[in-house]
Amino acid sequence: MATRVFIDGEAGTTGLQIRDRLLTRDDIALVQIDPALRKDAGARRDALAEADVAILCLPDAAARDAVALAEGLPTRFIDASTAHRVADGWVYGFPELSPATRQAITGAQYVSNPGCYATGAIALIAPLVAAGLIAPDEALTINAVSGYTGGGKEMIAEMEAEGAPAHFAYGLAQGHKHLPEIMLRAGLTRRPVFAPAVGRYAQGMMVQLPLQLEGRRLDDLRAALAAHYQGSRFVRVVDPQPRIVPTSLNDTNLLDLSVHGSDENGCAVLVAVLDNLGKGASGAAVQNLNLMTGADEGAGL
Ligand SMILES: NC(=O)C1=CN([C@@H]2O[C@H](COP(=O)(O)OP(=O)(O)OC[C@H]3O[C@@H](n4cnc5c(N)ncnc54)[C@H](OP(=O)(O)O)[C@@H]3O)[C@@H](O)[C@H]2O)C=CC1
Ligand SMILES: CC(=O)N[C@@H](CCC(=O)OP(=O)(O)O)C(=O)O
Repeated sequence: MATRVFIDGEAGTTGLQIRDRLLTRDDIALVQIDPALRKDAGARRDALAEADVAILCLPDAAARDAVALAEGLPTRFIDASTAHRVADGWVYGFPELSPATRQAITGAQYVSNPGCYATGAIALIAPLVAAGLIAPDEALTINAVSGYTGGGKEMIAEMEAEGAPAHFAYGLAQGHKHLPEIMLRAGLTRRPVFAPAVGRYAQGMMVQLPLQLEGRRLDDLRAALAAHYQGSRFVRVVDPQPRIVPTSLNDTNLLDLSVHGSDENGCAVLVAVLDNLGKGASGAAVQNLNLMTGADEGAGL
């Protein structure tokens, strides 16, 4: 029997992309809600009750409401919002983090999808902390740029309007919502400095981690990442390139990691590239759905 999936927030940026990835699958049946009733608690409760799996593509408060609406039901959840990424009782939906994480996703009732920037940052930092190549209290800086779809419908309208800026930095007050999950999931005890930016292009993301090498060697960093992601279907450790383009993995569920720099000069920059709507959101949600339902992990991706 097909798995019944309700995408709560289906009309939004993330929801629409998930729908596109599931529409043609015969192992999935989408639970539909009258668009006029998409914010009606009763209609949403009925849809949540009918679904085997609900994928929440909502603002944080609405995501919390959806979970409360389904209290007592066996419905399984994948939450794309920030609401549950460091919450007890929720599995962090980054299967490449560890075999135990992948296993936990498979059987979980509550899975929280990682943040888009967090996906790139954690992918670079977590294996290096585990390998002893980054100390948990090392002073780290993370720089990043995202396409404007990362800000949802509101930012899309703003950045597609005449006179929008070509590029802007934001979140510099160091309160970005992805920092708690980056620290917890990468095993950091010291808060990194995080400097995100948005470019006037729709989708695609680059996350950079500059490092003073202080005795570490580029090959050791590269080898630790390669060992961690060996056999991974979606996370690749790739050779350094003279130019890195954040849109290069658009419409894929891939995440490319590369190590750049100079042993001689003692400086490195580690780079992650992903589609903020792919491995950063909708692709990751579908990958988690596949793991939760026993489908091929790459189905629809
Ligand atoms: N965009 C991205 O790159 C990523 C987004 N996310 C997360 O996914 C979630 C959705 O983001 P995104 O798709 O970008 O946002 P959008 O603003 O594009 O879409 C949000 C959708 O939720 C609907 N909605 C709002 N409140 C309610 C409610 N109370 N009940 C039902 N539906 C409601 C909106 O309705 P309406 O159509 O009326 O506005 C809209 O369709 C967020 O939590 C975000 O953090 C995660 C990773 C990346
Ligand atoms: C460009 C932009 O505004 N990006 C968002 C992050 C993306 C998002 O809201 O969703 P996730 O937290 O699930 O990744 C922000 O910085 O708040």
